Parts: sequence; structure tokens; C-alpha cells
Amino acid sequence: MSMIQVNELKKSFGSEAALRGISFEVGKGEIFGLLGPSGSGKTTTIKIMTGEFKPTNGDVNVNQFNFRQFGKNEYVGSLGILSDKSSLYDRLTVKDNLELFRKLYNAPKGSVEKVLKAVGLEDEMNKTVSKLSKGMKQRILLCKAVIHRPAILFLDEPTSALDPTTTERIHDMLEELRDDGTTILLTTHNMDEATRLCDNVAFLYQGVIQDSGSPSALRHKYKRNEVHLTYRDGTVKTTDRTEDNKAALENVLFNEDIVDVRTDFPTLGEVFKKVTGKELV
Ligand SMILES: Nc1ncnc2c1ncn2[C@@H]1O[C@H](COP(=O)(O)OP(=O)(O)OP(=O)(O)O)[C@@H](O)[C@H]1O
Repeated sequence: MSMIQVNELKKSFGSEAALRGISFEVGKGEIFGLLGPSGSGKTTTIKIMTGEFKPTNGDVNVNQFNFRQFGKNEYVGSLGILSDKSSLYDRLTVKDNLELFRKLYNAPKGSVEKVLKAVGLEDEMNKTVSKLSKGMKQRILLCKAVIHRPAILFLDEPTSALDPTTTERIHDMLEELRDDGTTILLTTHNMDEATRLCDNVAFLYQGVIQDSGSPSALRHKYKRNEVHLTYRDGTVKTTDRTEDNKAALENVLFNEDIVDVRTDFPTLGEVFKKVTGKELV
């Protein structure tokens, strides 16, 4: 079942086009990554889906709601949002912060303890938010975004500038949510994150989706034709997998001096660069 359908979506700010007709779909229980360098239109796309911006042209449907209905309470209540604007009440405890949002969303009692356990912060429940580290705060913000078990979660760079352990915990939680049927749309600059988490990604550059698909399909699509042969004495020779080289490569299988044959796939970051001509930073 498709939870997000974006069709020829355009968005301009005055004479500047931020999105130039993008289309994609996200299925239920899928993690979809919008990948692109700064200014490519990722946040604009999320803001349209959360009802903050109206499209200039095109159509967007999320969770059976058309973008014209994105202001409705039922729609807003079905979303979880984590962005750089998400915040907590600094002077309240972790528990009081989350209880506030639990009540606001009418989530069942016990939800606070449950989400805190999922991010490994159940022991910090009574700490004042101002005393938490950045990584802890980000995990609490994620708790706030999911306390009402939203059908769809929008995450704008959920792990940027976090340490590897916090990042890992957040990834684990996102995978659990996905396995429970939550649909997740995230933006990231981090290609390792996208490769690990995303079922599908779209490369967004200058307001256009340059290519899309699963990370492994994209890596296969743009694979190099090189084959690396390692010889018994440790030397490595690289040759091309081409029709001209076919006979020589077939002989490799019978050459006892060759101890390893390897083809390597580009990383998602390398694929991004190949497609857009730009590093993803
Ligand atoms: N409220 C706004 N008013 C005018 N222009 C805007 C507004 N929001 C975004 N833009 C422009 O739209 C383009 C896309 O911006 P957007 O924030 O969507 O990029 P992004 O891919 O999320 O970048 P980053 O990774 O830096 O967050 C940029 O050229 C930006 O200047």
C-alpha cells in the first residue's frame, strides 16, 4: 500500500524554483531517503508534506490525505516530525516533557516509559532536559515524535552531528518502527546511514530527482566494469570486464596463480557523485 504519493511537485519562492517537478512514492512500512546536498530541496519537500508550505504545482497525497487537507487535525495527528525546529521544555524533566505530549496526543499511559526504554534513556527520566547531552536530547526528541505511534514519520537529518553510538541507537529504533509498520521519510547527507536504513532513496539535486531506487539497485546500476585479480605473490592487477577481455577472464578461473577475484561496487556516495557530478556534503 502506498502511503506517500508525490506527483510532479513544484515549489517556487518568488522567482526561485526550489522543486522543479519531483515524483516519488513510498510504501507502507518503508524507510525512504531523500538525499541531496545543501539547498537541493529536501526540507522544502518535507515542509510541503507536513502542511507548512503549499505546493506551487503538482499533487501530494500522504496517508490518504490530499495536500489541501494537510491542516486537518486527523492528518496532523497521524504524523511524527523531527526537524531542527523540534524542541523540548528545558526546565522540565524528560518525563514531564514527554507526558505533556502523550496527553496532547491522547496516547496510552505507559507510552513514555516504553519509548524511553527503546532509546536506552529510561534511567534519565527524572533529569531536567537542560542537563542532557546533545545526543540524549536528540533521542528524547525522537521519543516525542513517536509517542503517539504515528503512521508516518518525517525526519529531517535525524542524526547529523551525533556520535556513532547515539546514531546507532537511533538507527535501531527506526528499524523497529519500520518493522512495526511505520512509514518513514528521512533526509540525510550521510550515505552510510542511507545505505543501512533506507529501502529506497531518491537523489535530489537542484530541485530535480536525478535517480532513485534501492541503495543496492543503484550501486549495481552504476557499478564499475573493473575486476581485481590478486596473485599468489600478493600483486593485484585490475582489468576490465569487457567482451574483448572475455577469453582472458575465463582463463582466470583456471589460473592457479590467481588466489582472489574481486569486483567492487561503488558506495552510494560514489554513485551520487557519478549521477550529479557533486559530492554529497
Ligand atoms: N522560506 C523560504 N523562502 C525562500 N526561499 C526558500 C525558503 N525555504 C527554502 N528556500 C530555498 O529553496 C531551496 C531549497 O532549500 P531547502 O531548505 O529545501 O534545501 P535542503 O536540501 O533542505 O538543504 P539543507 O541540507 O541545507 O537543509 C534553497 O535555494 C533555499 O534557499
